[in-house]
Amino acid sequence: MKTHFTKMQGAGNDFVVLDCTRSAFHLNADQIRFLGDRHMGVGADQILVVEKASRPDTDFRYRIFNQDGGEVEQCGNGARCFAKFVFEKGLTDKRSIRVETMKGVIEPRLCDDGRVRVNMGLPRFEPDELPFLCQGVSHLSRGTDTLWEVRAGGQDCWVSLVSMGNPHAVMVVGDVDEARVSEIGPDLENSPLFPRRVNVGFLQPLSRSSARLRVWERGAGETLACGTGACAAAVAGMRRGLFDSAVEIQARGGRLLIEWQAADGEPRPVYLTGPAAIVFEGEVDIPEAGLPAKGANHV
Ligand SMILES: N[C@H](CCC[C@H](N)C(=O)O)C(=O)O
Repeated sequence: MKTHFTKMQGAGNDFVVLDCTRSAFHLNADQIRFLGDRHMGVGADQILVVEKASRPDTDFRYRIFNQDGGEVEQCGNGARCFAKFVFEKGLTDKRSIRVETMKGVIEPRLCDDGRVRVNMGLPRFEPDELPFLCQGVSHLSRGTDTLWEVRAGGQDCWVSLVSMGNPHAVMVVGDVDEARVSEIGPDLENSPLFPRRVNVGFLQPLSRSSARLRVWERGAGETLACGTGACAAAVAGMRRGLFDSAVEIQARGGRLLIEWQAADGEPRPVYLTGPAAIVFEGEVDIPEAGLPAKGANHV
């Protein structure tokens, strides 16, 4: 079935965007995997679906699917691309919108410098918010943060847990270029301690206002940037006393600014600012059967 799509990227995290404001979204997981596949389909880390609002206090609804076909709660780089898409396509004339996601409402705003600033909502830290099965797991306090000892990639890792609606485990490393992302990442992503799996961040603080970050994303593998991962890593670092209230996160695909004022202990939303760009438009013929199961292509 022929489907129009828009290819976008935010700091190198790339998306296929589908405008479903005038026609119902009806793709199954195998068809989503086809769209995300970089050889058989279009290729993207996630598929973003733009829908009309289903609540009177919002402007749009936003659904997010990982490259593996699974629907997820939140996507920070995607939120910026969403806001740029609906404005550039004339679906709204508002530069600041309210968008319903699976887990709450986010508020992206188009900045005069072309970047997008998103109120990503409140971070949450309780293990059951991820969820994380913490029974019997060694842990210690570091500042206002709690570090949990988990085994992954054949080594003990001390991770901070942050939910941005989607689950993140963040570890501090000495040099992100030396981090064993492709060993530790999938091990932790698929650990039985995380029943809904988890995104894994590798954070290298550079100063009290800057850091490098690599993220192994649940359902997509390592991406060039992860918006919610940058929020989670910056907030974890602030709780550990490593950062002030604004941090520039240097991802491999670009730079993201994270702001969070939590000094007085009051719950505060996290703000994510960064780029968003339309790369090209296209039309793709999506097979009814979608992408064959892995390994099914061998002749
Ligand atoms: N892989 C994430 C979803 C996309 C998040 C990321 N692309 C972002 O910009 O926040 C998850 O499974 O929770």
